Amino acid sequence: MSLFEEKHQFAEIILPVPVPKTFCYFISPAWDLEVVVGQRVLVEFGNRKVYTGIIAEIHQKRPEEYDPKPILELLEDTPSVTPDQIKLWKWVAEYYMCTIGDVMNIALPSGLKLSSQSFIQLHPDFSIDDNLEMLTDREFTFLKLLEKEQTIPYTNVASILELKNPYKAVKDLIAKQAILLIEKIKEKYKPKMEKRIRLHQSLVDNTALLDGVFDIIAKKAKQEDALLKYLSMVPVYEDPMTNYHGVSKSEFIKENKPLSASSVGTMTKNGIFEEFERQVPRFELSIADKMMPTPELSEAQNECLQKVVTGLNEKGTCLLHGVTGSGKTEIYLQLIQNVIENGSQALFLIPEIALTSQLVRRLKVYFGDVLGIYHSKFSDNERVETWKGVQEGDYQVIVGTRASLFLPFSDLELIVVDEEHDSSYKAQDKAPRYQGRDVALVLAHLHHAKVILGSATPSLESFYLAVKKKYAYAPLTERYGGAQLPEVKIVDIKRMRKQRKMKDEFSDDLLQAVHETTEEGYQAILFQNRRGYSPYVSCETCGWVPECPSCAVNLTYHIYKNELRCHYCGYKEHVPKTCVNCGSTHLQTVGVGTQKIEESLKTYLTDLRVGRMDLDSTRRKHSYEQILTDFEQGHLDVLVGTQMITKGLDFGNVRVVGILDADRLLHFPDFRAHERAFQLLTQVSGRAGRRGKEGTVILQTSTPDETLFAKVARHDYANFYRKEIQERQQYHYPPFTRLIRLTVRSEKQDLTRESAEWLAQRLTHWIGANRILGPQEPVINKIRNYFLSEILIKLERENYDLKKAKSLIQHAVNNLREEKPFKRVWVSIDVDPA
Ligand SMILES: Nc1ncnc2c1ncn2[C@@H]1O[C@H](COP(=O)(O)OP(=O)(O)OP(=O)(O)O)[C@@H](O)[C@H]1O
Ligand SMILES: [Zn+2]
Repeated sequence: MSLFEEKHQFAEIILPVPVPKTFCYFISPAWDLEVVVGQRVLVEFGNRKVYTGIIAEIHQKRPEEYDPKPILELLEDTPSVTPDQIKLWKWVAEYYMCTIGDVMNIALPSGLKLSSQSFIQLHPDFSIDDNLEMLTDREFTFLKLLEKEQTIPYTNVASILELKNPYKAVKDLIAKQAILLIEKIKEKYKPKMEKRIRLHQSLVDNTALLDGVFDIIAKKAKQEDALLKYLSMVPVYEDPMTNYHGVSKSEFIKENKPLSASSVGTMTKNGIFEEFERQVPRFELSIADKMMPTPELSEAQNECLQKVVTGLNEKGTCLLHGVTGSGKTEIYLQLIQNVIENGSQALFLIPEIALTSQLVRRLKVYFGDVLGIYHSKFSDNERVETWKGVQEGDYQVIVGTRASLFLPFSDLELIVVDEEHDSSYKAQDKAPRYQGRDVALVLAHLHHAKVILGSATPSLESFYLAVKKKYAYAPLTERYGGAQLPEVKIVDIKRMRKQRKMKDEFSDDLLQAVHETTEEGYQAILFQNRRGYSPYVSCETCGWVPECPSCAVNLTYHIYKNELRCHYCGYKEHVPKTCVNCGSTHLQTVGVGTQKIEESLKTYLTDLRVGRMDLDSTRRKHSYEQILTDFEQGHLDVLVGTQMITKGLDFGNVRVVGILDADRLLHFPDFRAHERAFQLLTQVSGRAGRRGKEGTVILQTSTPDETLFAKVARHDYANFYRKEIQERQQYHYPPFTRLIRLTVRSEKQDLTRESAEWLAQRLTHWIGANRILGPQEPVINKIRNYFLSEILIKLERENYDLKKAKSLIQHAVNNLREEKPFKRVWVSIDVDPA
């Protein structure tokens, strides 16, 4: 063995496949100096499939068990993914118990994942003219075209040859050694280019020449006009550098009517203008020229800002607890402004909401071109655009939903998590099922950045950590501009009904309030909740609802078996014949609510213009924006909506908010039901009486004595928290424990049941019976023909080896899949389920 034996390099590659590891590939020595962690590469995986992968690590340890395949291609010089991002991916994969490929899949816009496609090219040794006699006419024409085009995608061959199935023709040509099939990679991402014009550089370098141009075109009024217009837009005489970017050609022509494209064309031909292309961001900020300085803060805001700044310095994370309409956004703006001045980056996270555009419009005015946007509703090209903008330092501020946590930040200084309590920060449908708020903390840690969690109704978790002094705490207790928090009136609809003061879903109080405020030219919002459609039982006489004895959640009514069940521990009982509370026999099942609100409101208040915003009415793209704009501009008097209208809306003219049925929120079978109810009711109420106008909230309920409603009415977060945290502790729920939910799925109900039992048994054995709840069928126990069963694992938060527990869980799941009868069973894992 030579002393100088060459060390070969290998790369660990992340591939978008559901195998929980990275894969080792061989790096051709020719690339030794070019390979970098984070680069996109092309590799073969499995049965001749080609994938885009990301280099996670470069090393010299040749695997012993197998001979690694080579990397086929380096797809870029500068890596798309930073080492910090790879660290984040690894953390997410490990914590949320999924594969790193799962993380890559959601983190990397698919425009950066290449698709391989076969192309055809002429065989380099083949001469068409020398082989005329062996070619059919059709083949001849095809090859001539190929000669001209150089390559043709295989998928286009059929139409060129006018054959349904071109396979045989292609095979024949390959046999004749006339063509080659190659794998060529198609970049999906296409930058959007814009034609621009500017003065010819020679005229800028020597302004005497430019003066001469005026003499030349003196008699051509249109051209002279164009030149003057250009110089008024681009002050070349004052600052020759301004010519470099020029102006957009189409805008130049459009804005200077009756200037014609032809005179600009002539001037370009004559060397006065020159045309060039530039890549444009897909969301050019046309209002950038209307930029404003960030608004001056009120005294209360300033005080809060100081607390935040000190808090961030001390603890790194600060909970900004500001009542609705207090102007939290303005405080964020100040802090973000500082980040921009430092030349670093800031991330402004918002929940998955329909209202991004209202906020984005507000932010653009302050931050202009350095603001980038990232949203799940974006097209893939738009995502790639933002990705590259962050990478190249064009954007210093990103406003976006949880997916923007995965952008390639290089120098992040601040993350704002606005409406931090919002449940849409948690990804639910597919792996990785990550909680954006928590990932934000990890991302911040990687960058030594600070985090602000902002809300009028903080999540129990965050408030708990603030109480424990893990987070700094900055309260803001008054609304901006002297506005008062709205007055909340609790209306007993049970009594109203008896007194015949109800019209369908509306109490007379509500109808009257809506009527009065709209008469005066103000607006109203009516909220009908979407949650809580799972049926429950309630006593008509006293409003009692059966609850689980050990879980503090309501029991859900299962219609087929006529029984009540707890969805957390599996407790069940028969539907009682009489009310346990008052003995009444009038028990009703409260089922699916109707969405008739809009219709019936129109029958009682005939002249009102009513808009509706819910999942149905907003399914079409942009329709919610239309509804919101109509409302904002006063084309609607009343907006009826579901959860969608509760988040962050800032309408100046709304005075009345009606909550049609607050009860259902409480009776959702979820240990977070009360927390969610408090948050939702407070948020909805908070839409009333902003910007100095007094507001009223009519909260309709059949259990007016429910203490939670009183707390909402008093805007009393502190007491809500006190009671709720006690219950969490008592019943061992987060933040005192960690939950992991396993969902078992198969196409047969028996199989699901058996495999869930098997899994629960093993977990009981390994982790302890007291930590395992279930298996339990969810209310919706069949989704897309798969039967579901759930196991809930409750783990202590302290003095417990979480890593070990997770590895045991993973083991149990893997073992299950290895058992023959359970081959067709799938298990999904949700860590910290929402
Ligand atoms: N310093 C300020 N100068 C001018 N206007 C302000 C200032 N602070 C707040 N406002 C205005 O007051 C209103 C409420 O502020 P904002 O929307 O930021 O409240 P918020 O705390 O985010 O409320 P919510 O939690 O209800 O969404 C907005 O219209 C905002 O423009
Ligand atoms: Zn229970």
